[in-house]
Amino acid sequence: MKYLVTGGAGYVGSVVAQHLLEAGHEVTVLDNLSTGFREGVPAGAAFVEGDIRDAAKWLDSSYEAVLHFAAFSQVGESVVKPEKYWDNNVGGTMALLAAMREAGVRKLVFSSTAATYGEPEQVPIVETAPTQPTNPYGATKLAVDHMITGEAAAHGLGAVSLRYFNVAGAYGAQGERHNPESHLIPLVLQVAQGRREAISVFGDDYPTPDGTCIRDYIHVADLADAHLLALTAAQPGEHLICNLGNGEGFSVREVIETVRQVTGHPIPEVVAPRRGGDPAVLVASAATAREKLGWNPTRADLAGIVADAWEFAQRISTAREQ
Ligand SMILES: NC(=O)c1ccc[n+]([C@@H]2O[C@H](COP(=O)([O-])OP(=O)(O)OC[C@H]3O[C@@H](n4cnc5c(N)ncnc54)[C@H](O)[C@@H]3O)[C@@H](O)[C@H]2O)c1
Ligand SMILES: O=c1ccn([C@@H]2O[C@H](COP(=O)(O)OP(=O)(O)O[C@H]3O[C@H](CO)[C@@H](O)[C@H](O)[C@H]3O)[C@@H](O)[C@H]2O)c(=O)[nH]1
Repeated sequence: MKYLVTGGAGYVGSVVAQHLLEAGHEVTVLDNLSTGFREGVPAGAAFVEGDIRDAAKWLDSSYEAVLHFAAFSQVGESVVKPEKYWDNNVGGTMALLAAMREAGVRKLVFSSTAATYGEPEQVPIVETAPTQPTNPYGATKLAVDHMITGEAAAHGLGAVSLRYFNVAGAYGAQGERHNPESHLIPLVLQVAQGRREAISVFGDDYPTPDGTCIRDYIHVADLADAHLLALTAAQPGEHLICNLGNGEGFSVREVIETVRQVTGHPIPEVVAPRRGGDPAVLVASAATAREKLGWNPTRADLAGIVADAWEFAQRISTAREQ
């Protein structure tokens, strides 16, 4: 089968593109390199440097489906520049859906997020929980989910939105390298590498046991497995929404401690003010993904996830020095 992967020069998209290639599929990556890297595109994938707003230029009926990763995704930045997020995430996806309709491509897998729920009333979070995003990033992703529901009902699109919790780890040559980096695990690893003096803990007065935010970390390769299953599960006219997480939460301090154990580095930490838009606790119920997709994550161990991310961070920093 032939697939269009938007955002396939980024972290998650590149890992999923790699999995599609390994499963024997043909892959075209469409990415404007706004936050991605040309060298992140897996060998064997065709690459188009372009914007999803212009997807109509490249989409045609030879594509079985689109896997849509392209977006801006930094919670903190979205609070200070909401217009940037509405424009790219919502405006861009609207253009992409129109291009798919025009080209007759009737299947979509979309990268949604735990940030659509906001501060949960109950954890683990189920897909029927209230959606009250606490930041513009989550609001744009929720708006796209609604847009997709309408597209499925009105025009027969078969769609799956995967609401990722906190993605981490690496797979082969592909890993996390946002620039600038804002995610916790890669930043703590930069401290371990001596590229940063200390990690800032954004708030230690949350209503959690150690006062720091709790998140559900999921290995990027487990996430990739879910995308391939979603391509099979998508049914014309239906929009399925599935959380993807391990159902176990780790506080910011527990993550830092795990990085100390994996890397053997002391990792100094400093308490900093809360970051705008951060919910205290995000932990998934992935029961729907297990039931409807047949998904079975196998890499839930946080130390293993951190070890894979560490190996990747060491490899790219060696490459950077050469
Ligand atoms: N990383 C996480 O923890 C996480 C969690 C939940 C959801 N998500 C979602 O998963 C997706 C991928 O996240 P990531 O961490 O890989 O981010 P990333 O920034 O590494 O990748 C996004 C890619 O999309 C490209 N892009 C952005 N706007 C584009 C446009 N208009 N046209 C073409 N290309 C464009 C960027 O250049 C980049 O390569 C995003 O949609 C994000 O919202 C990520
Ligand atoms: O230097 C840092 C960086 C982060 N944090 C905290 O660490 C936690 C995790 O932060 P981060 O790694 O930035 O991830 P999130 O803000 O939880 O967002 C990620 O996970 C969400 C789903 O849970 C996705 O929607 C987003 O796209 C993805 O970036 C949060 O409490 C942050 O406040 C720190 O304390 N110090």
